[in-house]
This record gives sequence, C-alpha cells and structure tokens, in this order.
Amino acid sequence: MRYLVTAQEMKQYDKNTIEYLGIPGPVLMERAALAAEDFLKERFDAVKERTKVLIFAGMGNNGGDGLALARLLAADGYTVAVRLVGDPEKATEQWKSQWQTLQHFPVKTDSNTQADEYNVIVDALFGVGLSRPVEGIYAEAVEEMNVAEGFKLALDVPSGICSDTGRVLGCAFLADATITFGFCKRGLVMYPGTDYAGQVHIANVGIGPESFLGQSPEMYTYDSCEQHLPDRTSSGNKGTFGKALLVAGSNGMAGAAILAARAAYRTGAGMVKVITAEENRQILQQGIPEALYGSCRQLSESLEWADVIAIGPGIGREEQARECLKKVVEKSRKPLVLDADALNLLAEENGKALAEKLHTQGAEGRVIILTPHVGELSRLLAKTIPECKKELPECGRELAERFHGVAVAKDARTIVCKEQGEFYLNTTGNSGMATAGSGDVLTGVILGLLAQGMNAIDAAVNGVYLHGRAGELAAKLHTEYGVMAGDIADCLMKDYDEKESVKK
Ligand SMILES: NC(=O)C1=CN([C@@H]2O[C@H](COP(=O)(O)OP(=O)(O)OC[C@H]3O[C@@H](n4cnc5c(N)ncnc54)[C@H](OP(=O)(O)O)[C@@H]3O)[C@@H](O)[C@H]2O)[C@@H](O)CC1
Ligand SMILES: [K+]
Repeated sequence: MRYLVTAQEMKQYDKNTIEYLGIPGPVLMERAALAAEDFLKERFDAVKERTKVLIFAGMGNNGGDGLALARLLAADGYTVAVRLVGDPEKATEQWKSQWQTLQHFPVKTDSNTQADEYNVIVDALFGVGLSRPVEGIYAEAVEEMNVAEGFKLALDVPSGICSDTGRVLGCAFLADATITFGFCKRGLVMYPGTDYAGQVHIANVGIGPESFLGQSPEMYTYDSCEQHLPDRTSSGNKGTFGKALLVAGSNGMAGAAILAARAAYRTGAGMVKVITAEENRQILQQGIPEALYGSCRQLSESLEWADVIAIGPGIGREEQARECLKKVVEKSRKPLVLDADALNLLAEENGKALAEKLHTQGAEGRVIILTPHVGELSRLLAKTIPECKKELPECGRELAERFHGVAVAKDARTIVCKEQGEFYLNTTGNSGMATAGSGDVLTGVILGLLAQGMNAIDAAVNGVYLHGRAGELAAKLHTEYGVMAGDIADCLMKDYDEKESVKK
C-alpha cells in the first residue's frame, strides 16, 4: 500500500515530526537534499567532469532543499550554479540559513547563468507550498527550465503542479523525474500532474507513519499485487466459488454480456448465469458456452439461485430493462453491482423511487456497489461532467452516501470509496482501456470477486486494480492502440498464479 497525501497532510506530518517526534527541520532538509544528491550521483557520477547542474531555487523550503543540494554536489566536485527566483528578503528561516552556509562553497549564484550551458536542471521553485497560479518571473523561470536541454529533476513536486489534484496552476515544470520527500503527493499520480512528474521516486527523509498521530492519510493506492485475493480451497467445487447472476445485454448488445461473464469466470467465480434478451441466446452460448443462460422471464427464480448479482452492461433503457432492474431491487437483498444503463435508469425521473428503495436497503445492510464513469456519475448527481472530473473523490463520496454503498468513480484514475474511510486511487491501467466494453469487463471482475465471498470495498478495490493490471498486460501484447475489451478479460489474473500473494 502506498499513501497519497495532500499538501496539508504533508505539512502536518512535517510539523508533527519536528515538534512532536523531535527531529529538527534542518535534519529533514539535509536528508531530502542527500536523497536528491544520491539520485543524481547514481546517474551522473561516471560522467561527473562533464556534468553541470543548474538549480532554480524559490524562496520557500523547497528552494532551501535546492540550496542544500547545491552545497552537497559542489562539495562532491560537481559544477553547480544556483539561480534565485524571488526576493530573498521574504525567504524562510531555513532557506536563509542554507544560503549563508552555501557562501562557503564553490557554487555560482549570480543571475547570469544560461540554462542551455547546463546538462542537469533542478526545479526547486515550489513544492507543497504552491498556493496560486505561477506567473511573472516564476512563469519565465519555468519556461526557461522547460526549453532547456538536459536531464530535468523536480524536487518534491514539479513547480506549478497542484500537490492535491495534479492540476497545472498557470504553467508547470516538465520533469524527467521527481524525487518526492516523505510520502507521495496525490498530484504526482493524478492527471495531468503524473505526466509532468516523469518517474516518481519516494525518498525516506525521516517522516514516517509515526508522524500521523492518529490522522493517517485519506488516500492510498496499490503498486503491486499485494492485495488479498479470495481464498481458494483446493477441495472447493463450483458452488464454493459462488453463483454469480449477470443481467446484461439487450437485443443486439450480447457482447456486453459475454465480456462481463467472461471476466467473472476469469476472476474465479464458480458459476455465472446470464439473463439477457431472447435474441442473444445463440450468440451468448457460442461466445461463452461456460455460462448458463436465462431469459428475462426467468429472472425471479434466478434471483433465488444467485449468491450475488450484477445488472447493467448493455441492458439499454427500454421498458424491459426497467422491469428487470425493478425486480432486482424489489425481489432480492443479495449483494448487487450496478453499472451502465442500470445507473442511467436510476438517474431518470421515474427511477427515483427505485433509487430511494436502494438507499433504504443500503442502510439496512445490502451490499451495493455502483460503477459509474463520469458521464453516468454526472447524471446520478445532477452535476456537469467537468464538475465530476474536477472533484472525483468528493463526487464518489456523495454517491456512496446516497446509496450507503461503495462507489467506483471511473476515470483515467478511478476512485473507490465508501461513505466513510479512505479513498483508493487506482494507478494501474493505460489509455488502451478507454475502449468499448472495458467497463463491462470491470463489472464482471467485481462480480467474480463478490461471488467468492469478498466484502464490498475489497471486491471493488481489488477489481479495479486487477482490471487495470490486465489492461497493462493486454497492452504488452497488443500496444495501447490495439487493446480490445476481450483482451483485457483474457489477461485477467495472468501474472498472479506465480505470486505468493495469491495465497494470502
Ligand atoms: N518542513 C521541512 O523541514 C521540510 C520541508 N521540505 C521541503 O519544503 C517544501 C515546502 O516548503 P514551504 O512550505 O516553505 O513551501 P514551498 O513549496 O517552498 O513554497 C512556498 C514559497 O512559495 C511562494 N509561493 C507559493 N506559490 C507561489 C506562486 N504561485 N508564485 C509565487 N510565489 C509563490 C510562497 O510565497 P508566499 O505565498 O508566502 O508569498 C513561499 O515563498 C516541501 O515541498 C519540501 O520540498 C523538505 O525539505 C522536507 C523537510
Ligand atoms: K519543485
């Protein structure tokens, strides 16, 4: 698990480390600079004589990190220059102290430095203290760094990127790599910040979980397959691994049902039954002979049969789809995944009563997982798409509260949350997954995990992670251009069976 922190959280953890744990600020700054120096030395020590480093320093402690780095590199024999940007009169105390020390080292600090004479550019203008759009001399400095040749390293956060949202405030430094201190900032993994950050390295500078003092970060992600998958007992039979009911595919939309059913099987569900339009029967049975078939008339008895239910992929918004949704809500209390047109139906004026019933069922303990993309989310919350994109975690939370369920708010960086507790931000996946049917696969994955007895939040988080990971594997085979939803389904669990973590 990797924490993703906001600027405010990071400042609090800094403060707690200094004031409560008793590690002085200058020690933290020294460790930050040492980590940055190590990072550069790893790449440039072999060509030290030819390496010329130019550090752009602002007047806050991010600039202070830059000054300390300049001193360390100069002491180590590198050619280093510092360009000050801002008024040193307004600098922080730590900055001033670093500046005084720097005077004893061979570092060029006049303003005549030409960025194109240097082959390493370090951005130490702003870190988590960025508080407004970058303009004037600061924007000019960012522009000069961006057009310069050479390797570009950002300290803590690329200047101009909002640490909390990843948004560009005015303009931003385009880094090859970012070395970030203590914890990864949210803005380094959210778009577009992640594209500006380049490769992100997290440096331990002495600010750890001890500094939380009961206030742990509100967001996290997973970097690898460290999650818990459902136990798989070797003596299990198909009943052990769950009976999953999938209501999907109106006439002509059999593909959505096939994709979701395949994904549920690939994730480990014991049995998958698909309720779909009569016209889809033949193609469904050819497309996925492993699945059981049921017509819409058999829905009530199938609800009895099922352990878990998903509804939505390709169902459309016609009367039959509405009838199916009504039955799924009114005749069952089993764990339920709502996707696609099931969500659109709930957002319609005459879906409000059903939404109200679901809200009550959620309050009474029914497991409800909603998987809207931003368009569906905007309809459900009566907000614009840009609003939903801008405030995705908050919108996810609002949806989770509305249904007392788990929200999977899908975008390039999907958010998963409950009514309370942390936000999971997913960092697996790629642009190849922005393809028709990809959402249907995700519904199947979550359904498959639920069928095996996983709780709602774990099924949603792990489902989103696995789906993204499968997309990465599919892109290795087909490139991001060539990935189709069926490839994602077929790549599910591909790299899992060798891993110890499967057995956790
Ligand atoms: N605590 C510690 O010991 C440790 C801290 N560490 C480091 O400290 C960094 C945080 O330092 P920080 O809090 O001083 O903020 P920082 O990012 O330097 O920026 C503040 C300055 O920028 C200015 N400013 C802001 N926006 C602006 C704009 N648009 N345009 C122009 N000016 C703007 C703002 O000016 P003001 O708003 O006051 O006018 C102020 O001068 C952190 O990212 C990490 O690198 C590490 O060494 C680990 C130990
Ligand atoms: K920076």
